[in-house]
Amino acid sequence: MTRPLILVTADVKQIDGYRWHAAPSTYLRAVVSGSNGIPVLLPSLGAEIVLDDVLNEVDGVVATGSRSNVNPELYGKMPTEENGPYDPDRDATTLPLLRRAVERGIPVFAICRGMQELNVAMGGTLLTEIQTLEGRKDHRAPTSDSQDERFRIAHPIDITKGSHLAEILGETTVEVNSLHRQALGQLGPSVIVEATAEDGTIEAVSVKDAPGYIIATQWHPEYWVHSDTPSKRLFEAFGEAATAYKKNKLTAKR
Ligand SMILES: N[C@@H](CCC(=O)NCCCC(=O)O)C(=O)O
Repeated sequence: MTRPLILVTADVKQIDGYRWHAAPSTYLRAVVSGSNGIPVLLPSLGAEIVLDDVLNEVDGVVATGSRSNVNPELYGKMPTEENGPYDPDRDATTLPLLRRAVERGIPVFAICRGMQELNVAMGGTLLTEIQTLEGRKDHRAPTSDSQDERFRIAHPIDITKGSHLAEILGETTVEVNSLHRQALGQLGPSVIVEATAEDGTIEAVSVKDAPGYIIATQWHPEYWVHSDTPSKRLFEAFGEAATAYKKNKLTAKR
């Protein structure tokens, strides 16, 4: 059996006078070496893409992080200049994608903005500029030109007892990096908490009674996949789920 095909979501960026659909290499390489998968980028072309046609061909979805924020109109709030930048083409692609992947039982690994998209796709809301909220810590990246410094391990998280994450990592607490100014607010009706930070910020979620593997993290395991055991284990577990999904699909076709 060939390796599982993993759909990776893309930002839309203006570079050199062109509109690019792009994802950081760290996610693509983590899929290859951490999940033993073949990454394929999904351009953020919204309704121009027939999602089911694409999802028929893949065995997993990675929803990447991004500095842009999900447009608040998508969860009943007003967009503002300060809340941006937004990426409307990405929103128009990833929210329906995640909803449909969850429904179809396709394994999903959603990271940072990806986790925020998952919650909004499932009917939840987001909090913004959480460092200004009473009792919350600053979860933003340190200001630095060094990516290693920006992605440095920043704080511990508590993993919910009996959760999928507890089963995957075999730990009750791990240390994670932190590069976000938004966080999950009200959870979508089927979204459940898998881990929290000391200040109550939701750090990982899954979807209750989902037919497939779903893990979403507010932190970035892709960055330290080669050197940090929990990061490595998360990509391995996702790869195992995608491989099992592919195997079942092939068996059902026979
Ligand atoms: N914009 C959201 C999403 C956070 C996220 O995905 N961060 C990745 C940023 C990577 C970088 O800064 O290089 C938020 O801020 O909460």
